[in-house]
Amino acid sequence: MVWFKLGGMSVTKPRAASMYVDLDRDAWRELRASTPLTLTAEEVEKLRGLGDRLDIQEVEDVYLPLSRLLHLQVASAQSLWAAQQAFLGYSVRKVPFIIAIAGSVAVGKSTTARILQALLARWPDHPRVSLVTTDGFLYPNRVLAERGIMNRKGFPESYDRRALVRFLAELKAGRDEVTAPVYSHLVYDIVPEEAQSIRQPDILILEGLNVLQTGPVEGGRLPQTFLSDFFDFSIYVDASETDIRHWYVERFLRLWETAFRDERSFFRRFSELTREQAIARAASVWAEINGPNLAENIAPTRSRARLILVKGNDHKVRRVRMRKL
Ligand SMILES: Nc1ncnc2c1ncn2[C@@H]1O[C@H](COP(=O)(O)OP(=O)(O)O)[C@@H](O)[C@H]1O
Ligand SMILES: CC(C)(COP(=O)(O)O)[C@@H](O)C(=O)NCCC(=O)O
Repeated sequence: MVWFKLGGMSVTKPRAASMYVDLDRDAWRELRASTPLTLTAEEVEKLRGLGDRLDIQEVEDVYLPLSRLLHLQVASAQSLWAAQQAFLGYSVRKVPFIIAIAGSVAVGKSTTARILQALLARWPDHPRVSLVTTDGFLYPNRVLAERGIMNRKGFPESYDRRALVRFLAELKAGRDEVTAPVYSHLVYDIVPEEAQSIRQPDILILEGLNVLQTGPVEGGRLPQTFLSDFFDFSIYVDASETDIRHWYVERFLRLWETAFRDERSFFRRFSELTREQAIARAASVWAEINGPNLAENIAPTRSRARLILVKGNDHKVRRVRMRKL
């Protein structure tokens, strides 16, 4: 596009500098560099346990280079932290490196988080990798119902953001043990008698749709502390909405065939549906809740991530965008 003319010469408008290096799959795979990154048979077996449809080639091509990049980040953060402690004259205590994983419902955040947990634990200098999902910080159904927001699960107002900030602050402060509440997808509610105990991990992966959100404006002000103040690295798992909706419906159908039949399931009544009715039901939950939440509250946080994994319709990562600024 011609921006202006100068002495008969047309000057085109420069594109705004992108904050990301954009790599296609092949270029990303090349970044495995000289380190031979191969998985042992035992590790392949362990990873297969994460999902029968998980492609080991995908792990080798995409997630191993990512684990190498994260390892570099953790190692540098650990030595920087030790240098700062020495500067202050403090003895070195461990502080967990926090990786946040964001993205839509059903885009594959949990699967990505579990793959990275397994791969990062292979490195000898950070073997303890804990995984927490922000689901545990949803308000219980009783509170959501009292506030009239049962159909807003996953929206910013459905999370106890302060409890989540407190959890991260305690973890970074080096507490021996920090606990997180537990959410059950089966019961579709917080399980009051359960808690997840986290004991001084080297790395904590925090996975959830809200991790890069700033929190609601209260009294005309943004909160003073954002979750991202505690993050050392962040990843956004991205895909087209059409594909994500399809994965959501597929997952719903798998649950309709299995877990919905469990008598503890919140969705037990859905097990009576025919297959067509189950598909229609999943499509309407998407259209009314998860789709709007993606558009209004999740996708706008994508540009805050340090790295974006862009998936194709088969869950395979097509591009990787990495922040350079
Ligand atoms: N890398 C992958 N390869 C194959 N299937 C995947 C992959 N990641 C996710 N899936 C499938 O997509 C669906 C949604 O993934 P999940 O990790 O549960 O998403 P989220 O935690 O974002 O809601 C699941 O059915 C899961 O098995
Ligand atoms: C609990 C959730 C908000 C979290 O989603 P996740 O990060 O596990 O994909 C979501 O699974 C959910 O329940 N959404 C409300 C609409 C629905 O039933 O899908």
